[in-house]
Amino acid sequence: MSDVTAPGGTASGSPDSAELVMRAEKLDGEDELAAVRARFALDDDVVYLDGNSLGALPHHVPTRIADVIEREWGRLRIRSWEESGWWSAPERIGDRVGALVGASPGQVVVGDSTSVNVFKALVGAVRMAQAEDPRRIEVLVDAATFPTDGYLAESAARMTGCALHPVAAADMPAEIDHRTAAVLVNHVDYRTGRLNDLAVTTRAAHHWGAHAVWDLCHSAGALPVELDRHRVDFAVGCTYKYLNGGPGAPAYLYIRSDLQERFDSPLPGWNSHAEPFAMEPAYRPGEGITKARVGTPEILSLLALEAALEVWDDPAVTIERVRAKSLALTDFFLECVGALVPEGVVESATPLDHGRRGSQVSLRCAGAAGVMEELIARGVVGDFREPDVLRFGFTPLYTRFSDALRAARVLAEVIG
Ligand SMILES: Cc1ncc(COP(=O)(O)O)c(C=O)c1O
Ligand SMILES: Nc1ccccc1C(=O)C[C@H](N)C(=O)O
Repeated sequence: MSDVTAPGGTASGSPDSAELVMRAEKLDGEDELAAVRARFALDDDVVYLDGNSLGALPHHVPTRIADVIEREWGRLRIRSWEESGWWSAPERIGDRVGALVGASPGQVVVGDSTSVNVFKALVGAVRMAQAEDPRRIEVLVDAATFPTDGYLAESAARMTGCALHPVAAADMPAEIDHRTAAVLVNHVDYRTGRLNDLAVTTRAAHHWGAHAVWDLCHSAGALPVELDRHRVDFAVGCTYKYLNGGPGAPAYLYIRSDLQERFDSPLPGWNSHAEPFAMEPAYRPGEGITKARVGTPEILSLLALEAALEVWDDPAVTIERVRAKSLALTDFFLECVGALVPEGVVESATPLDHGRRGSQVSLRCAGAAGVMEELIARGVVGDFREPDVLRFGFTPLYTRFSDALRAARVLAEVIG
């Protein structure tokens, strides 16, 4: 049976619009995260459902960045590498991100793009698997992957003498065998919003001595990830979506602590050297997760991210609450679409099953690109993804149930 649904149609018994308004008000009234929205720069007349592409700006970030620029850079200049904690920012902020993805300290480093970290992780994973058994000559990649991961997997496989096999994420556990060196899977599919089974796939990889590399771009900050609990080998992700780090915010790389000793970085830049300032001609890797650094960290965007993460310091903001609200929001949006949009016009590509759903709803429809243009013109900002997908991202920190209802209503106006 399919785990996706085809919303649409005012079937008898479905709630009318007035009832949906009351429900939205009630849900917003009971929302334990409602107050967090005020911390973000948002417009009241726009429904922003694109936080799964670029998260909103927390109000306090510009003040912090002004201080970094004017005082730390402008007045302290070179001293800031030590005195302002610039040099150690990748590991310090890595621990902060790690706490949000279930990683205990010392396993996450922030820096570079997700793409670069996919490369480091995948080549590192294959090298490690082949050092144990050179017959491991295959890399499996999520067949529906975000393209950058696929491109990099092809290059990483070629560089390590592996064959690359695209496999549907759901079939991955059954496809891994003794020839598999590494698997690269998206935790949440960027196009459909499907949540892939991290525990089962990772366990299957380990059964065969392969390493699992997870791309957390669409799950970090949206749902509990539990990297340590599931003994994930490597994980990467960006910080500009649900972590609200800003455009081009640096990405991160997780390497499980007991693998770090054996990690042989394909990009051993001077920042990962045991003694960077010894300026030695020969490379000697640094200790622990520092080995995963490459070159000079992106200090301005790193520190913008660090400031943005303060939103999570509020004891009311827990990943469990975020997840509960995310599911409630996407459930409510699907219900509103079902009640307001005529039957058969849109079809949900997002699983109904909570266990398989990320924090977005993807609706397929004819002429989706034009529909999204019209939605944006009417103040409902989602995005379009090829070939026919309307994506609506629900960031629980700042999205209201009334936003979900308004988005469905405007969709019905545009498409109905
Ligand atoms: C799953 C996934 N991986 C990777 C990326 C992008 O990586 P990068 O940070 O290198 O642009 C995105 C979105 O841009 C994504 O959705
Ligand atoms: N980094 C970007 C820069 C510009 C425009 C979009 C992005 C995205 O992040 C796209 C996103 N990864 C997606 O899931 O489609």
